[in-house]
Amino acid sequence: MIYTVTLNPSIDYIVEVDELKLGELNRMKRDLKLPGGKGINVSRILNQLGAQNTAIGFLGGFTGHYIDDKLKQDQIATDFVFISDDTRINVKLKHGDETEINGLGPAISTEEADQLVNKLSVLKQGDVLVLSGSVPPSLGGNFYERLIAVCEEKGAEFVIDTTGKALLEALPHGPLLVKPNHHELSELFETEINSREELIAHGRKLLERGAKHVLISMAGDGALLVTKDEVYHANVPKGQVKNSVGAGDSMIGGFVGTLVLSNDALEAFRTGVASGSATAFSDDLADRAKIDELLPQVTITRL
Ligand SMILES: Nc1ncnc2c1ncn2[C@@H]1O[C@H](COP(=O)(O)OP(=O)(O)OP(=O)(O)O)[C@@H](O)[C@H]1O
Ligand SMILES: O=P(O)(O)OC[C@@]1(O)O[C@H](CO)[C@@H](O)[C@@H]1O
Repeated sequence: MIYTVTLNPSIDYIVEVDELKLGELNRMKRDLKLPGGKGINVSRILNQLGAQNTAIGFLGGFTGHYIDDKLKQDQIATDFVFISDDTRINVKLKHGDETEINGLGPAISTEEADQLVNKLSVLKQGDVLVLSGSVPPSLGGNFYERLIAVCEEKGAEFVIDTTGKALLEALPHGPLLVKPNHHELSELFETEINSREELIAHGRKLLERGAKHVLISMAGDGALLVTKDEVYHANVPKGQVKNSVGAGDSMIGGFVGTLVLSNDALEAFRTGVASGSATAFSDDLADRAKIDELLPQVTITRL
């Protein structure tokens, strides 16, 4: 079973204007509300791929109920801790470019935090826990470490999609997958990365520190999969980009879901890329039909 953890879910409020005039009244051309947060996005893609999963994390208030209802409508299994503060609303402003304004996240009490940790007591060998996205400040900086400790105790695998110190600290615990984009990789090692060779060298460093698979995404410029034996490159399909929000989460969902279903890392890589691009070419996250349409356009090359 796959569990996704979203400590800081959001309603993604997508607002489109023709032109953004700061300091003036702008009228929306279109708007859309989506259940969001990185782990929830991973669950939505897993669901499209038929990979059984449960979305867990914290939800609260009217915004939290909205998300829970939407996920249930899509037959996604959920087991959230309901908190007394409201889940955040993140604004995604499309004005030719994409500008995002993400909320900090709700207040979460010690009791509420403990309830989430207790939910992980169901984990067992063979399960995969996907830890994705920001940690609400009220939870403190090392909350992911607590969840990783439960995974280790139960013999479950974990995937972590975060940045900076939290990612570096997770590596010695052997994540099944990490997926920095090329900018995040430079920031992580506080260095400029200017070539594919340098990307691979830094990807290898993540492996040396403990990661089992390293995916390096480069938006429209392809992706790399670095494993202990080999390095692979994937092209990305061509298409009209409508939305990049959730492309990275879709890639993780495609990879993890396929790896769990088939145990084939290359097929997982191919599906991850197709899922990321299918989201980039959709208004909402990708659906199965779009992923299937793009799969034949992804070619994997061993480097
Ligand atoms: N312009 C694009 N054209 C085709 N595919 C894309 C494009 N942008 C993103 N993708 C797809 O989505 C995957 C992840 O994209 P990206 O490298 O932007 O990840 P990210 O930075 O984690 O994404 P996010 O915007 O969700 O934070 C890519 O590997 C690719 O498959
Ligand atoms: O604030 P975080 O947790 O870092 O990111 C949250 C978020 O931007 O990530 C998803 C896209 O990846 C969106 O659904 C959501 O709004």
